[in-house]
Amino acid sequence: MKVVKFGGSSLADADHFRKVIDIISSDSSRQVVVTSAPGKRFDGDIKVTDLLIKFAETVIANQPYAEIQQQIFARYSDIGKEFSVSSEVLDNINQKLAALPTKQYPNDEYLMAAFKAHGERLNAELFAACLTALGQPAKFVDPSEAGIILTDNPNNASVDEETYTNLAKIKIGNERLIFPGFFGFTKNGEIATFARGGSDITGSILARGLKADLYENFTDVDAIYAANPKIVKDPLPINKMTFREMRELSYAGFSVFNDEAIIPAIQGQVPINVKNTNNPEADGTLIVPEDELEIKSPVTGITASNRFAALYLHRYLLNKEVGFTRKILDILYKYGVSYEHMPSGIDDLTIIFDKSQLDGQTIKKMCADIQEAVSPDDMEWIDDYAIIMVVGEGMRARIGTIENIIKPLADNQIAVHMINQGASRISIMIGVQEADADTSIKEIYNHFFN
Ligand SMILES: Nc1ncnc2c1ncn2[C@@H]1O[C@H](COP(=O)(O)OP(=O)(O)O)[C@@H](O)[C@H]1O
Ligand SMILES: N[C@@H](CC(=O)OP(=O)(O)O)C(=O)O
Repeated sequence: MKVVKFGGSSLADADHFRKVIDIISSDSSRQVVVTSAPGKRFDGDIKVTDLLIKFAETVIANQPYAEIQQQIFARYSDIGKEFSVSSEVLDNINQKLAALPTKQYPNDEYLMAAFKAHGERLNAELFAACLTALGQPAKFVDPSEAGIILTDNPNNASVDEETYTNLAKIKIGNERLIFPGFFGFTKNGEIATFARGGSDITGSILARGLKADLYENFTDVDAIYAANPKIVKDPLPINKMTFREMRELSYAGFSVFNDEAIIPAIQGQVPINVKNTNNPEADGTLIVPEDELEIKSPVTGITASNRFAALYLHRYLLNKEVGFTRKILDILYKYGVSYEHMPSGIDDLTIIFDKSQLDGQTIKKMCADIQEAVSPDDMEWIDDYAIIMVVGEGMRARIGTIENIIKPLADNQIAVHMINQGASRISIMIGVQEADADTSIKEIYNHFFN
C-alpha cells in the first residue's frame, strides 16, 4: 500500500485535479491520499492557505470579511463545477466557511489554526466528492475520526504518539481514503496545525501509522535537485538520497519537502519518493535508509536559509569559566526562546536562532539580560545572517571537503562568519551575510558539480 500526498501546486485547479485522479487511478496500491489546500495557479496567485490567514486576520480585526470569504469559496466552486459535483457538496463548503467566524475558540491563535486547517479540510472533501462523481469509491477521513492527535501548540504543533495506536486500527478496504493534510486535533478537541508546509508531515505520519510500503510525495518538479532551481540554472537531479541528508537539506532551505516530515518516515522506515504531478513518468527522487545508498560523490546537495539570526559573544578565558553557557541558557529559557546551534571558540561563542520566534522587544530584553549576566567584552546581534548547508553522506570518507567548500567563497571575496561540522559528519554549515547566500550556493555548486 502507498500513501500519496499531493501538494498545493498539484491541486491548484480542475486541470491539476484531473492529473491527480489519473495518477491515483493508474496504480491500485495508491489507496491513501493526502491533500493540501489549493496552491498557486500562476505566478503572483495567492495560495488558499494565505487567503484563509487573511480571512482570520480580518475576523480578528472585526472588519467586514464577506469578500475574502467569497474569494476562498470561488477557488473550490471553480473546481467542483468542472467535475459536476452535486450542489450539496458546494453548499456544504460554503456553509463551513461561513461558520468559521461564528464559532468559539479558546483564543485567536486557535482561531487562526482552525481557519487555516479548512484549506486542506475542504479540499479533501471536494476531492473525495470529485472521485465519487467519477464513479471511483472514495471516503473523506476527518483527522478527529482517524485519531490524529496533536500537541497544544495551535499553529506549530507536533504529533502525539497515541496517534500511531489510533491509526493502526484503521482498515483499508476497496474505497480510497482521502485525508486532509496539515492539521489534527488537540486532546481538548481543538484544531491545531503543523508549521507551514506541514501537509508533508501528515503524509509521513500516515505512512508510518498505516505501515505503507512507500510514501509518494507529488509536487511540481521532476526531482529534488542538488540546489534550488530558482538559484542555480538546470541543477542536477538527485536520484537517491538518505533520510538524514533530506532532513538536513530541508531544515536549511530545500522547501520541496518539510524538514519535520522526514521523522515519522524514519521511525517507520518507509521510503519516500518525491515525484512530479505534471510528469509522473519521471523517476523523481527516492529517499531511503543509509544502508541503501551507494555513495557516488562527496556532496549531495547545497542549500541556504536566511531564517536565522545570530548573537556573537566574545570574552577572554570564556573556556575556563564554569557556568557561562548555563547563565545564557537560563535567560533563553526565561524568554521561551530555543536556539538552533552554538558553535564556540576559546574566547567566543555564537548562538544561532530561528528568527521566526523572535520579535524586536524580546531580542532587546534578552540581550540586555545577557549583557548583565555575563558581561562580555564584545557582543553583537547579527540579523542578516544566512546559513549555507552543504550535505552529503560521501563527505565522511573524504579528506579536504572543507577546503573545496571554502575556496570558491574565498575566490569570490565572500566572508565566512562561522563554520560548523555536524557530529554526523554528513553536513557542513557556513554562516555568511544574507546578501552573499545565493552567490555562495552557485559558486559551491559549480565547484562540485561542473
Ligand atoms: N533543491 C530543490 N529541488 C527541487 N525543488 C526545490 C528545491 N529547493 C526548493 N525547491 C522548490 O520547491 C518547490 C516545491 O515545493 P512546494 O512549493 O512546497 O510544493 P507543493 O505545493 O507541491 O507542496 C519547487 O517548485 C521548487 O521551487
Ligand atoms: N497548505 C499549507 C500546508 C502545506 O503543506 O501546503 P503545500 O503542500 O502546498 O506546501 C501551507 O501552505 O503551508
